[in-house]
Amino acid sequence: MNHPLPGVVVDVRDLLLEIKGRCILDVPSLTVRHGERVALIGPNGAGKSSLLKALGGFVSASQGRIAVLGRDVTGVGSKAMSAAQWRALRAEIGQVMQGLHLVARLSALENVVLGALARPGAMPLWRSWLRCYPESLLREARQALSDLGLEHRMDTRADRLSGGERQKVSLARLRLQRPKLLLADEPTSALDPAAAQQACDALVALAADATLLTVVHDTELLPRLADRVIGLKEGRLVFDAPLKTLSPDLLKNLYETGDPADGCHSNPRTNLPLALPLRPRGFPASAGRCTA
Ligand SMILES: Nc1ncnc2c1ncn2[C@@H]1O[C@H](COP(=O)(O)OP(=O)(O)OP(=O)(O)O)[C@@H](O)[C@H]1O
Repeated sequence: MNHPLPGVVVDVRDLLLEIKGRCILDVPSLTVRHGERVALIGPNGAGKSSLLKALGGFVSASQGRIAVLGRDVTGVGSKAMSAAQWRALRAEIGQVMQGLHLVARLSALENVVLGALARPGAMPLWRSWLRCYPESLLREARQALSDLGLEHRMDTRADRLSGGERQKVSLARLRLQRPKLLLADEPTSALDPAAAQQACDALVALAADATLLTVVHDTELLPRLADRVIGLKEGRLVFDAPLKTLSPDLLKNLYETGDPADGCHSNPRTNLPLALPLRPRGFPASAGRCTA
């Protein structure tokens, strides 16, 4: 995109994302401005992770346009951006995704230091090959881990950490990366309640001079994480509201599972079957499914 709107970090127009013949996302318009803290909420299968993946340039849109930090990320692998441009963009996007992407054989501390590779000039690549890290970055990484209560696990290999500890390491790594946009997919899913609150505060602090989009399942964490909340259901935005206007009814409607018999419907724009929320427990897997 040649002329990004000033202050606009995410600009989505007429996005359709289809996977295996199903319409996973249908977003006519979504704009996120610099400094906003946005939570994506909705039932399982609503398309929250898919939206974050599309913004991160990890899945291609079938139609429409996605601009992130002024660059067109609509077509992954398309010629819109060179490999070098993708690398530069990804350095500006901090991701806490469900896979976490830690280097298994490296210690927690080293994984955090590697976040600095994304910052131009902070650490030459050869230092990571030789595992010879600048003392200033090691200090910063130790502090980031300590602030998340992981001072006793710094030297532990990533693959020997618990799920919650790995989640904290990936958050600490963002502090060394200093991204302009943070995309966090359930960043507290493996954390106990106290640690979840600590992680939310850490994320918001990281996003002080950035923009934050977080997938949130525990709606009690919303006040800590967001000032704007977007509800997604069956791949569509059902509301986009300031946190302070969120009502229990709005949340109830969002998470309510409709009558499965009504569930077999398609997107009126595309006629593709919609990705439906998970069936209630015990409901036959095939029931309510759509066929193309
Ligand atoms: N690689 C894939 N292949 C087929 N279907 C997929 C794929 N990835 C996602 N989907 C489908 O897309 C829909 C949206 O999935 P997504 O993971 O984005 O939902 P979500 O809102 O993040 O769910 P959850 O809260 O359970 O993590 C689901 O119906 C899912 O089955």
